Amino acid sequence: MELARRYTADLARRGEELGLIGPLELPRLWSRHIINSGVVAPLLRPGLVGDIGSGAGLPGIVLAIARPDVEFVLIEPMERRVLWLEDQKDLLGLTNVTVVRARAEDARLPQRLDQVTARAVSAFGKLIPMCAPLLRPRGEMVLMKGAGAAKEVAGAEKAIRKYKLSEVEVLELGESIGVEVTRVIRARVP
Ligand SMILES: C[S@@+](CC[C@H](N)C(=O)[O-])C[C@H]1O[C@@H](n2cnc3c(N)ncnc32)[C@H](O)[C@@H]1O
Repeated sequence: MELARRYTADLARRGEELGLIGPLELPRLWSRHIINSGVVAPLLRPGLVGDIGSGAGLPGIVLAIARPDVEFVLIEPMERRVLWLEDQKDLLGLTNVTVVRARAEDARLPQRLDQVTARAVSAFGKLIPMCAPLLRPRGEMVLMKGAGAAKEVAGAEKAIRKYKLSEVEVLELGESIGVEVTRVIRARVP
């Protein structure tokens, strides 16, 4: 909690100036962005998780704080955001984080990922070809989505078939602890 508070305070202090977060988001950083990312933590398993398009560090930094037993690779193409992520890694002393500057499609990772997360990066149909090649056999996508998650699944039918995804489901998280619902599309590669 202490690390999450420090990260949130720094994001509130410098996030707008660095173009990481819009001014309207500042009052609801904790309730909308940090909690929204944190509720995904129980879906992760010990192993290597890649967060595509980490941006300000959502959900990557929050998950790395919540799950010190999991290794994270934060994949982000924009230099300014990469510098911010490196800075947060050092300031928070996160030894389970590596930052890679790349687009997901071009990322050359030394190891295949067990799971991949992404938030506000692209529609499910477009995320599938970005995520699938980075995953190990039977690896899993855990993609944070808005209210249109089920529609995105329906719209991604062709890519789901092409990449032979299984166990595709929409999960609603957070209700049991009384916070705003976070939707996740979960899917497994062959
Ligand atoms: C709208 S921001 C969301 C950032 C963060 N995930 C969040 O929820 O606040 C989208 C991020 O995805 C990154 N991005 C866009 N295309 C990408 C790609 N092909 N591979 C990896 N990251 C990408 C952008 O640079 C940007 O930081």
